[in-house]
Amino acid sequence: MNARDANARLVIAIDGPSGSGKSSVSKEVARRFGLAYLDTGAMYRAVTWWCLETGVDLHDADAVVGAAETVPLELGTDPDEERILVNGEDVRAAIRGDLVTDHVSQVSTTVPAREVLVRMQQDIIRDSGFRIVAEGRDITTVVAPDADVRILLTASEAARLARRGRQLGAAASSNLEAQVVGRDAKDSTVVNFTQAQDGVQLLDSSDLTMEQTVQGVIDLVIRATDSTDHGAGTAPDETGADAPEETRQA
Ligand SMILES: Nc1ncnc2c1ncn2[C@@H]1O[C@H](COP(=O)(O)OP(=O)(O)OP(=O)(O)O)[C@@H](O)[C@H]1O
Ligand SMILES: Nc1ccn([C@H]2C[C@H](O)[C@@H](COP(=O)(O)O)O2)c(=O)n1
Repeated sequence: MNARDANARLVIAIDGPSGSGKSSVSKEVARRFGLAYLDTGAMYRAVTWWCLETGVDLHDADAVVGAAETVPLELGTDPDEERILVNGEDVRAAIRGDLVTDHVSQVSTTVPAREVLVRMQQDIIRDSGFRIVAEGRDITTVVAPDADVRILLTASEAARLARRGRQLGAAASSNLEAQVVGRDAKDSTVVNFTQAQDGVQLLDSSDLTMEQTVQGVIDLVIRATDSTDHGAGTAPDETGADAPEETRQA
C-alpha cells in the first residue's frame, strides 16, 4: 500500500487525551491526504446534547442507550466543512458549550451506549471507502484496531491546559482544569487512551508546533504504508508538501 495512491484504502486512527490536538491535527492530515475526517467526540457530545434537550436522565443507562440508538444525528466527514445536525438543528456551537462538556462523560462512560456509537463509527468508516482519519479515545483499540496507521497523540497536562485556555480565550470556563483533566480521568475508567497499545505509535506533541505535529503524523503514515519511502516524510498532494523536504515551508 502507498499513502499517495488516491484509490487505496487508508484508515488513520488517532487517539489521545483532551487538548492533545487530535481534532486540529487529524483534520489537516485528512486534507493533505484527501481523506474523510471523523470526529467521534462530536458524536458523544451530540448524544449528550440530545439527552439534555429531550429531558433524558443521564443517570438512567437504558434511557441513555435509547437516546444513542435513536438520536437524529447527521454528521459530515468533510475536513473543510464541519456539519453536525441533530433533529435538523445545527449544534456545532452548543455541543462545545460548558453544559455539554460538563455532562458528556455521563454518556461516554455508559458502556452499552458506547457500543451503539462504536457501531455507527464503524459504519461511517466503511461508508468512506476506508479512506478516513478517525479520532477519539478508542479508535486505535476498539473502533478500528485494524487501521492502517494507529497513533496515540499525547501532550503534557500543562501543554494541554495552556492550549485549551488559548483556544477558548475569554470564553474559557473557570472550571477549565476539571473540563480537561477531570473529564479525562472519568473517561479513562472505560477506555485506555493514556498508554499506547501494541502496534500503536506514540507521538508526544508537548514541544511541537501544530505544523511539526502534522508532519510527525504524515511521517508515521508514510513509514507505515510505503516501505520504499522511509524517512522521506513528505506529504502527498500539490500543496507543496510533496516537494523535497528542504524546499518546503516550515
Ligand atoms: N502541537 C500543537 N502546538 C500548539 N497548539 C496546538 C498543537 N496541537 C493543537 N494545538 C491547539 O490546541 C487546541 C486544542 O486542540 P484540539 O481541539 O485539536 O484538541 P483535541 O485533542 O481534539 O481536544 P478534545 O479531545 O478535547 O476535543 C487548538 O486550539 C489547537 O490549535
Ligand atoms: N472515541 C471517543 C471519543 C470521545 N469520547 C468522549 C471523551 C470526551 O469526554 C467526550 C468528548 O470528546 P472530545 O470532543 O472532547 O474529543 O467524548 C470517548 O469516550 N470516546
